[in-house]
Amino acid sequence: MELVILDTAEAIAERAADKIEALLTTKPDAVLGTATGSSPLPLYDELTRRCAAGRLSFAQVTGFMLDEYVGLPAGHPERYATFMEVNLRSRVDMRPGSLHGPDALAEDLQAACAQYEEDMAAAGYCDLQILGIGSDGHIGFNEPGGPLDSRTHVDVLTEQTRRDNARFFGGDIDAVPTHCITQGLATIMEARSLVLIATGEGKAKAVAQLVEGEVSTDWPATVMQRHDDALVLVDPAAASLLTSR
Ligand SMILES: N[C@@H]1[C@@H](O)[C@H](O)[C@@H](COP(=O)(O)O)O[C@@H]1O
Repeated sequence: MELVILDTAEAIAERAADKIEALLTTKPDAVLGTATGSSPLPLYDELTRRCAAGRLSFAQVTGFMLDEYVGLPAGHPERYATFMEVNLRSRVDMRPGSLHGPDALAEDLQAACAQYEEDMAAAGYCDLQILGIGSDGHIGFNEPGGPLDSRTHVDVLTEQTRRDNARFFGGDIDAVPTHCITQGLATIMEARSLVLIATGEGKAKAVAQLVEGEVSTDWPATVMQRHDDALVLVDPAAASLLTSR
């Protein structure tokens, strides 16, 4: 795992965008794993700029989202499908319908999970997976305690995650869904490259565990230590609890 500490969110976005640009230059029809949350937003801005400038194209890219809330109706502004459409798909030259997510509106959620895993497998999984990290160490929505070899599944959001995400729901924790569908940790680990972005003090503990802790279900992101092409991009605040800087 490679850790890079950069001064600003913009510098982090540029570094992550460089990696994606290099991938799309060699493989224009790459499979890209996308993440929601505020951490990757500067990266999506940077990718939009580079696309507008003709430096890269998503015309042949297939995307797979990490996760989706269960219980939000189609078109809800906080659905991750909406988030990805607004913040990336519609801003670049990515074809409508080429960015996939798990069907959290399905009646049979187990079948929807199996279908999503099958679709990702059929696409050869991701060439590059973008990741954020929860303050409790989750990646995707793989909450602490879940098995490290999980595949796409329904997960239950922790109180901490719902509290963290309440800011997107008018500060009302009760408005935050309790369940989600997420790629499993083993699904995420199938990606040929992982790029995780973490900024701000609120991520410092999770980043310290990710980089310096034992691999453990208590801090799901630690599974990334077993990946041979994982890049962790953090700002000084997110790096502030690392002991061996
Ligand atoms: N499911 C998403 C994660 O994929 C994301 O990494 C996390 C952090 O979000 P933020 O970047 O806004 O802190 O939020 C949600 O829980």
